[in-house]
Amino acid sequence: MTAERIDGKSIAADLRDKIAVEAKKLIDETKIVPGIAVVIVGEDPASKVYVASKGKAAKECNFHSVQHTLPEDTPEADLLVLIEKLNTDDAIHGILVQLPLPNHINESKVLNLIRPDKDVDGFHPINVGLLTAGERDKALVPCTPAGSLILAKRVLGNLSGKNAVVIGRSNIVGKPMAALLLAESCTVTIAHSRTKDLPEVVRGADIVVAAVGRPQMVKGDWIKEGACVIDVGINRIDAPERGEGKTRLVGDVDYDSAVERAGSITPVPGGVGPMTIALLMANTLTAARRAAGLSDLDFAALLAEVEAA
Ligand SMILES: Nc1nc(=O)c2c([nH]1)NC[C@@H]1CN(c3ccc(C(=O)N[C@@H](CCC(=O)O)C(=O)O)cc3)C=[N+]21
Repeated sequence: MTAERIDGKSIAADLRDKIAVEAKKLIDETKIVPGIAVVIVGEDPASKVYVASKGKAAKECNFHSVQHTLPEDTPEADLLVLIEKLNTDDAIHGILVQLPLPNHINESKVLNLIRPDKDVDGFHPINVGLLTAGERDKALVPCTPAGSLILAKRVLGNLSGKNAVVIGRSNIVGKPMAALLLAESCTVTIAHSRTKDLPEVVRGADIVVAAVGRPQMVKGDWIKEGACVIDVGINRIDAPERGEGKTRLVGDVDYDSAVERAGSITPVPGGVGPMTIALLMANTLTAARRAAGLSDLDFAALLAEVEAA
């Protein structure tokens, strides 16, 4: 079997279009402009690329967007002061602090200070608690898992009763992904570095979500025939075949072997990554609408409209 390639890049573009239309309506009807603040500490070149694409997406979506770039040696206290300022800034509905932070800054101290209703990353304990307690409708849900779920549901429809294996137990992807799949009534396994016989565990999965951060670790012969494979990994590896000093992006899945077995698979780049950014815009619009006392939009349903058109 050769897998269907799930085109996250184009689905994310459709979603951004829908968000732009909805943001325009919100602005016309309430004068509220969805606003997002992205905070980056230090000069990590890879981080800069993500931050730039977030800014571009915000502009496309008709949002107000500000970026705070602080030097690597910024004292923790200064960062906390900035967050408190953004917390009370009425023009800002979403706050994203780019991770990882430099070592001298306590990450959870920073994330826990972000007002939960502005926490568009969904990392605050209140949002984590709402999601795991089955109240995802009241939460802001982490962008990468939320985007990954939209992709899986697009291909498979109802996920109820499916065996899902999430590889990786991070707070950012693995754990919230498992919570979302459980809420969809999947039978969920969270695998990690201590899991015994990972290939055999993965062979039982109708849905595989790979989020370990190890380039091309998941091999084709681990994949059950026809499974849906969601590759969250974004790893830059050397690509001498492209010339001296060149690199390329690969996922946590060995795409070339997995594509021969899977029913559907996300590529890297062009899969989950662009969805992460689109869902960040979706969360920001949600936060702005809630601030205005409006109900949440169903982004999956908005996307289905694109398909029907
Ligand atoms: N608080 C916080 N929230 C984040 O969401 C967050 C973060 N910190 N720290 C860094 C990671 C990384 N991340 C990416 C998002 C999109 C792409 C993306 O769109 N990638 C393109 C390729 C981009 C390229 O070509 O370099 C793709 O996969 O097609 C990549 C990486 C969000 N992160």
